[in-house]
Amino acid sequence: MLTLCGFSASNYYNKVKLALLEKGLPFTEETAWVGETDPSATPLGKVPYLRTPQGTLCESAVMVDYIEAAHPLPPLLPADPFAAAKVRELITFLELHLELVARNLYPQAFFGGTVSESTREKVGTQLEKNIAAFGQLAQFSPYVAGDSFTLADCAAIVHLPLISSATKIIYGRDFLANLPVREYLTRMGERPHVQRVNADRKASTAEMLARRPKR
Ligand SMILES: N[C@@H](CCC(=O)N[C@@H](CS)C(=O)NCC(=O)O)C(=O)O
Repeated sequence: MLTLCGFSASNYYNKVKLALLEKGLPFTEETAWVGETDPSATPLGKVPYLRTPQGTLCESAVMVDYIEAAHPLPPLLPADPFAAAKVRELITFLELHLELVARNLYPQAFFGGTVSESTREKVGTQLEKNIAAFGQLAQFSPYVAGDSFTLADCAAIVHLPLISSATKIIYGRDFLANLPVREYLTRMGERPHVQRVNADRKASTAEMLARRPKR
């Protein structure tokens, strides 16, 4: 049995959770808030991490690769090596060039902190450029990598809403507005497993905010 550790407010946790749900794999969830993680499983203290019968794994990209290799059906990666690489390209692009850059805005956008003017400017410039480039790779037809649901959707469904919200809050404008992201997310939101992940995310976010010390 697999155990997914972390919490359902985390986008990286939800990427792996959605992959497990879409695979139809049995798994349990173990709540581990930041600061309360198992250091032997996640040396940087990040979530998610995965307990498998053979040991633990950290890094969500590694986890979904392991899940795909250990449980190939139903596939969440194309069989063709090039098509599979294109799916991984989208995920890497989304995480390295969009989510990790937008993450610099989260302290102010979501957690009541502040972001310096120079960070605001630098991140805005980078996101403009990187989102335009992402638009050249993403298909949204109807799935982000083309005609089938893949691991790239597990990533896009959890990361894109955060990038939209953060840019709306910080710059007063959704930087993803020129891409068909809203329609895509509405379409994906019809999937029962996406609905489950979103419902769990809302409950976990409320719990996470309630746990924060009052400012
Ligand atoms: N590259 C990591 C990123 C995971 C990550 O950044 N998780 C956040 C929660 S969404 C976290 O644990 N943040 C706490 C920290 O970085 O100390 C992965 O793909 O698993």
